Parts: sequence; C-alpha cells; structure tokens
Amino acid sequence: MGVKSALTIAGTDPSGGAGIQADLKTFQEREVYGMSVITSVVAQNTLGVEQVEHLPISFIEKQFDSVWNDIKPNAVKTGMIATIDMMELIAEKLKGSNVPYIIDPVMVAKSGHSLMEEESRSVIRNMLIPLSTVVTPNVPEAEFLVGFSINTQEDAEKAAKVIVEQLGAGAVVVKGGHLEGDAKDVLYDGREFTYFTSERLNTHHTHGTGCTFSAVITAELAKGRSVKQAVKTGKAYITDAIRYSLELGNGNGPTNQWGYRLQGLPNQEG
Ligand SMILES: Nc1ncnc2c1ncn2[C@@H]1O[C@H](COP(=O)(O)OP(=O)(O)OP(=O)(O)O)[C@@H](O)[C@H]1O
Ligand SMILES: Cc1ncc(CO)c(N)n1
Repeated sequence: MGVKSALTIAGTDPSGGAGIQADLKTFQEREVYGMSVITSVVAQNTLGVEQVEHLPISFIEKQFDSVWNDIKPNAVKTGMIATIDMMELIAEKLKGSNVPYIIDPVMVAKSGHSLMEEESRSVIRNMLIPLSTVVTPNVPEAEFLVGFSINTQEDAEKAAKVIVEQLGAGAVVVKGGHLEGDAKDVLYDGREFTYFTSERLNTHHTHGTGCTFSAVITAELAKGRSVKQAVKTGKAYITDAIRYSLELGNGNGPTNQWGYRLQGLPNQEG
C-alpha cells in the first residue's frame, strides 16, 4: 500500500504549538508523511500574536504546485488563510480534485488576535466550504458561518445541519471547547449526529488544540478511515494532548503531541 501523505496549507507558529508546525508534528505522530504550504508567517508564541506577514499569492501558488505536481497528497487541510485572494487560489486548485479536504476555519487566535480578514469570512463560507469533506469550526466560527448564536447543544446541532445542508460541507464537527460543561463535539454528516464527549480538563494550556484536532482528522482520512473513525481518533488524541499538556512558555502552553501514547491509543486501529 505504501505510505500515505497529507498536506497542510496554513500559517506558521514559530513557538511550535499551532499552525503548520502543529500540523506537521501531528501528521508525523499519526504515521502520515507531512507536507506544507505556508500562507502567512506569524510572529507568535504562547502569549499571543506579535505580527503577521502574508506571502505573495503567486508564491503561495508556486509552493502548492511544487508539492501537488510531485507528491499528490492523500488528504489536504487548510488552517489560517487570511485573505480573499488566498481563498480563491485554494478553491481553484482543489476544485474537481477528489482528495479529502478538511477545513479548520481559523478566524481568531485564542489570544484574541484576528487571523482572517473580516471581508474574507463570507468567502470561506461560499467558496471553500462547498468543497470540503469535513469542516471543524469552534463555536464562534460556527456562529459566524450560520449567523445565529450557539449557547446550547440544540443550537450546535441546528448549526451543524445548516453547515452541511445549506452551506454544502460534506460533514461538520462543531467543537464544544467554548461551551460550558463537558467538552462535547457534535459531528453531522448529512445523515446522523454523532457525539464525542470528554470531561472538561481544567487547564489554560490549550494553544493549538483546534489545529491539532483537525490535523489528526486529516491524517486519518489520508489513511482511508471513515469520517466518523477519524473524528473519534481526533477526539481521543486531543483529549490526551490537553490532559498531559506541556509546561512550556509563559502563556497558554502547547498541547502534548505524545500524550495519547501514555493512554496507548492504537495507531493503526480499524
Ligand atoms: N478544556 C478542555 N478539556 C477537554 N477538551 C477540550 C478542552 N478545550 C478544548 N477541548 C477539545 O479540543 C478540541 C479543539 O476544540 P477548541 O474549541 O479548543 O478549538 P479551537 O478553539 O478551534 O482551538 P484553536 O485555539 O487552536 O483555534 C475539541 O475536541 C474540544 O472539545
Ligand atoms: C498560524 C496559526 N493558525 C491557527 C492558530 C489558531 O490557534 C494560530 N494561533 N496560529
């Protein structure tokens, strides 16, 4: 069968906990060959974002073509894509390809800094979401996509239905990290709801949780797992990554990419 590969198209985190760096570490842990296209270079760490520099669109395209025309990935994910131009480019490149496509619709960093221009938000909804296999919004991102507020589990389910049935996503996981109580994620695939629940871990070391979670899903889809199995593995992996989070940095520390090994999550299940 040979090795499977995955491509992340996203911004960077030089402190290693989020963005491209988190994605590549996650792909490696999930035994998938990782590749990357950088959209923006971000000066950030566990305390927040200092500065963002977008790469020229023609250069993002060059990076993409370099990878795609040589090693076509078995799955592709997008994280931070800040501008309309970047979104249009990605839509053009991915349209018509049957490679599984995971969108983490990153809008604002945990520290509150915007990672997506306001005007681009409707473009991700209209141009990219219809191309997706899975979208993984947190509650504020899902609220933006559907245009109503989400306070309860019923609201999250209603939003999930809108994202699949009206916006055209293949499937959606509305993440419960921002709601009260247990951390309950809702998967809707157009047919049924599946719930993935963990206890809420009492920690502020959650830098990069969303990136890591969606990167696991990407790696699992690259290996041919079903969406449900991929999300199940993503949830198990991120829970242990938060549970055993690393005491690094002076702010919201990174998660532990080796955490799941302590629980023995099998690497080649299913
Ligand atoms: N305190 C917590 N305890 C347990 N699980 C959590 C906690 N916070 C988040 N999670 C889980 O982590 C995953 C990522 O969710 P989260 O809502 O943190 O993403 P996000 O806000 O997109 O992250 P990011 O800051 O990277 O953008 C989900 O599966 C969520 O349920
Ligand atoms: C580059 C990048 N992508 C995503 C996030 C979301 O946490 C971040 N902080 N930085």
